[in-house]
Amino acid sequence: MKIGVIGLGYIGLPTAIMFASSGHNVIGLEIRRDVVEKINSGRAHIIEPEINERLKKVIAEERLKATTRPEDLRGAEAFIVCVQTPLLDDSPDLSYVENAIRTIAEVMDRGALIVIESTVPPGTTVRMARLLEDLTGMREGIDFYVAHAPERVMPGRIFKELVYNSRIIGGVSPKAAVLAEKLYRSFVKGKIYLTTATTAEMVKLMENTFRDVNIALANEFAILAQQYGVNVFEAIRLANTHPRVRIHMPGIGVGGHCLPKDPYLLLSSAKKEFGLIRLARQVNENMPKIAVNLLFEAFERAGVDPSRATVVVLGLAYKGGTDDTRNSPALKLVKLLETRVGEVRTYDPYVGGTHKDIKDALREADAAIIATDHLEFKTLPWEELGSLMRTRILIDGRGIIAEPPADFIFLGIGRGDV
Ligand SMILES: NC(=O)C1=CN([C@@H]2O[C@H](COP(=O)(O)OP(=O)(O)OC[C@H]3O[C@@H](n4cnc5c(N)ncnc54)[C@H](O)[C@@H]3O)[C@@H](O)[C@H]2O)C=CC1
Ligand SMILES: CC(=O)N[C@@H]1[C@@H](OP(=O)(O)OP(=O)(O)OC[C@H]2O[C@@H](n3ccc(=O)[nH]c3=O)[C@H](O)[C@@H]2O)O[C@H](C(=O)O)[C@@H](O)[C@@H]1O
Repeated sequence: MKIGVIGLGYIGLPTAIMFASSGHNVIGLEIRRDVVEKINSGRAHIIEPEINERLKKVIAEERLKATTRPEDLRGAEAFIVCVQTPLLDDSPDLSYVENAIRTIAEVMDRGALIVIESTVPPGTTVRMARLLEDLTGMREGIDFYVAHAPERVMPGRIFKELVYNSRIIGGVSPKAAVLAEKLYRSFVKGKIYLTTATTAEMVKLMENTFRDVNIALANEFAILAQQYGVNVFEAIRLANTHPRVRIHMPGIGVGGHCLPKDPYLLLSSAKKEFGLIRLARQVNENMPKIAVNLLFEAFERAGVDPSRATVVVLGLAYKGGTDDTRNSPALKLVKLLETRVGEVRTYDPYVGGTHKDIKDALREADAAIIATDHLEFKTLPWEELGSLMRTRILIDGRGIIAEPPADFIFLGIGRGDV
């Protein structure tokens, strides 16, 4: 089949690669020219295990071609929409999805299947089908087919999860779901469950909201553990030995493109709600402040004047192993610190624009705060690094330091035991 993938970001590029490597001819439409050029030269613009080898192969075999020209999509039998769905002033910004749909309306033929993979508020896929009907004069379920196939992959494991995760596929018409199932069977080995488009939208948003609310609960436990003199990580490990308890991990906050906005997408058109989901968001959004409070407690203990202090934030990415800084709590932390301490430095081995060498970053510094759980941060030689620092303060915002390093003032989110 000729397949058009619209939006070649963290989701669209791996998806385009998977369709291409399972034998389809894929045209990837992307508005960013720099991204298109990089992809066509066989290099990915994002960090993800296996992506460069896989991309090189499908580009060399001429199975995938990126383009900025919508007309290159003509003749496609299926279109997969993978554009971003951010918040704008706390409301879902669906303009990217709508623009993609308008582009498809200009180039699609009768019989085409349009799949929205982007995470969208309930009702959006049906609305987009109606928009396509208005723009083309054709009818969904008769002349073309629209489905929602929400993406569930976890960055860092995308190529495995694309194949082995189960998928929910919701059709605007029942036939749309069946056609989309057949298409995804090109590479999906997990189960595929068919439902309506609006149910599929709600399922996706419920999954991420479940995670966000559970992380908020863990964060609240962390704050309580600090007051009770308990190590929350040990307490969680023990509580999770119960057969029906699965507490999440507390930390400096919840970032990424999805978890911080998907609960709001779920609530965006709701007439009634209980407020639990919003409260969980507030708890998670407040976590960088909790880390700053710990830092100031350490300053007081060490007799350091905050206005003269140099603080190093270790990690800018929203979680370990990625270069993605969207909605990262580390960025929020940096912003908070910039107004309250003398100098803020950053070090992240995955993110450009930060210090290249951790030793340079820590030289003459008064404190380090771990904001991202990069693997590299779990085994840092603190004895050696401490000797470069002016004051040895270490704040663990990610619960990755089990044993506080010697001669440091060590505090951590949820570490009431230190
Ligand atoms: N990043 C993730 O881990 C996951 C994301 N999702 C959902 O998938 C969707 C995409 O997310 P990401 O891939 O992270 O976003 P992204 O921002 O990395 O990628 C979107 C791409 O679409 C391009 N684009 C926007 N409008 C376009 C248009 N009209 N024509 C052509 N290209 C266009 C953008 O330039 C960008 O490169 C979102 O709805 C997100 O919620 C779902 C599961 C996981
Ligand atoms: C329900 C679920 O597990 N959703 C996944 C999630 O992926 P995402 O990369 O956002 O991963 P995440 O591990 O939940 O991390 C989000 C944020 O939450 C933080 N985090 C995560 C788990 C935890 O116990 N504690 C915690 O503080 C992370 O540090 C990070 O800042 O959201 C993805 C998405 O929709 O974009 C989705 O495809 C993934 O399957």
